[in-house]
Amino acid sequence: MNVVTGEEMHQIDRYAIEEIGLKEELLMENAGLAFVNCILPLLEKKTDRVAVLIGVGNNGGDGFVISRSLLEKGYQVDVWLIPPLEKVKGTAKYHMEVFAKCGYQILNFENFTYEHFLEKLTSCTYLIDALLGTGIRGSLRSPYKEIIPAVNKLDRTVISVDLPSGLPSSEVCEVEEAIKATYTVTLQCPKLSAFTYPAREYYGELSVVDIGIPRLAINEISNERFLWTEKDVKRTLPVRKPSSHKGSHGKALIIAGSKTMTGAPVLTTKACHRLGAGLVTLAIPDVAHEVVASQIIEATFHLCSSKNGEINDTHLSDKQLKDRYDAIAVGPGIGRNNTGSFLKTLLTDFQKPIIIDADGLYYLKRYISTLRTRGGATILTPHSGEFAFLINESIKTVEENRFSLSKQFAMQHGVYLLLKGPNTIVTTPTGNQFINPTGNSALAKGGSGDVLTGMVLALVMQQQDLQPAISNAAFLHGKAADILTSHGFSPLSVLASDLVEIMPQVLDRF
Ligand SMILES: NC(=O)C1=CN([C@@H]2O[C@H](COP(=O)(O)OP(=O)(O)OC[C@H]3O[C@@H](n4cnc5c(N)ncnc54)[C@H](O)[C@@H]3O)[C@@H](O)[C@H]2O)[C@@H](O)CC1
Ligand SMILES: [K+]
Repeated sequence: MNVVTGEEMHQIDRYAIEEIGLKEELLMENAGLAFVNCILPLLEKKTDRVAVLIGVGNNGGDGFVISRSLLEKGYQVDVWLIPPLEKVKGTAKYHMEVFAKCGYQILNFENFTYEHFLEKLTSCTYLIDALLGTGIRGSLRSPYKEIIPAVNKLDRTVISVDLPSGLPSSEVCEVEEAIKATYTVTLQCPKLSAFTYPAREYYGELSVVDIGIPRLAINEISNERFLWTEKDVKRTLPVRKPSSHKGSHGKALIIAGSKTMTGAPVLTTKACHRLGAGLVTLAIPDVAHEVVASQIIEATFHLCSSKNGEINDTHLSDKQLKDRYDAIAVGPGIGRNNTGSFLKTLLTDFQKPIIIDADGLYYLKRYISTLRTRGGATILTPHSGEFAFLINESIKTVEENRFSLSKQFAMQHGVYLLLKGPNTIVTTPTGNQFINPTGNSALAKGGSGDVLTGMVLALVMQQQDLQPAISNAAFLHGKAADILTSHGFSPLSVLASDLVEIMPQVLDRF
């Protein structure tokens, strides 16, 4: 599913109308009807009053179709037009006239005192927000500037059309004032702000409805940002052949752990096994072997020499790097006290996929110029702090520009970048971006990243195409957290090891 900015959505609409010949009136009719179909299960009783708040643009035009459709179905609807009648133009005006010709009444905000308007809204159970859509520019102006915070104070169920009024639809972090929706029904394509924070928090529960814009129009304008959905996972997750053997599912090497960080290698290794890796070798510093080995029975071990309790030299021969492993993950719990020069050797000598996480990313900064010339694919899995360190920016800057900065970095260095966070983004070396919809705050905990690294490693070895492998790992990782929190676990108490334990049930759903 394509994710677009408001500007891209306007161009898509234009393409559908001007190049394909669909009428804007028809698209607006489709939008209003699709919206109503989507919200009907939410409206409990026909006696509950609904107020539809209609703004000056086409979002308001949708509001007229919605109002007409609800009235035709027998709902009690107050239809509030906020701008003066004569300000409504074009297709919105057409649908306003159709609405009026059906014999329905429009309440004009202009003709009421502000107190009376609010009083009437208070008598409604549901408020439908068709004030502003993707056409908003700059800070809110009157009367929206006053109406929007007042609506938020009413504490009603608010359902926004396309996006909560006042929100930008692009990658913008700051929100001055916007409707705090309970639900948002987005038209045709999710808008980018639905995956940036704090904007996401204004959307409430998000649904997407098809309004009949042809795929061609969407792909012609914006074909680089997608939501990775459950359907995509089901379509792309590898299926094990009955005739397969352990060698068919990949021979993984995990380079992880140190004397003081013995949990990370355990989590990464177990997660890698749980996602179907055929064989896993864990390379750890000799000083950590005894503790780690006592917790893992499925892997084999490769001992590295240590200094300061951390890996100093992996002692992996050229031949081992050339022939023995199908992919490597390096970084969880390796510490930062040595030179990390072994990472440079891996990057130049290993010609297959390498996943770099955690402290591996710390060392990577020293050798970042080697990425462009690597023989195999490189997959980096930073959180905002690690990414900020890699690109010499503040965490705030990263969080405000997650999409643009990841794209820039992935294309510049020719890597797959999995930027963790709410709505993890996977960016390919060509700059395509895939947004992960699963996961919750339970994942904001030490160890959950180590689990993800093991999952990415396992799937990368079992799928030809790397992007689906990486996106599937992020999806299943988030899904594990979602299943736990919907089955009695508080987000506070989910452990990284719980994610590994529940993986059989997660996979069972796919
Ligand atoms: N064009 C199309 O083909 C379709 C558009 N649709 C709807 O149309 C919407 C976009 O329509 P528009 O482009 O008319 O945009 P809006 O409905 O967001 O309205 C924009 C208008 O609001 C006013 N405005 C802008 N910024 C403001 C601010 N900061 N404070 C106060 N007023 C402000 C201006 O008068 C501007 O012209 C979408 O969100 C969607 O709901 C749907 O009907 C489906 C089809
Ligand atoms: K809206």
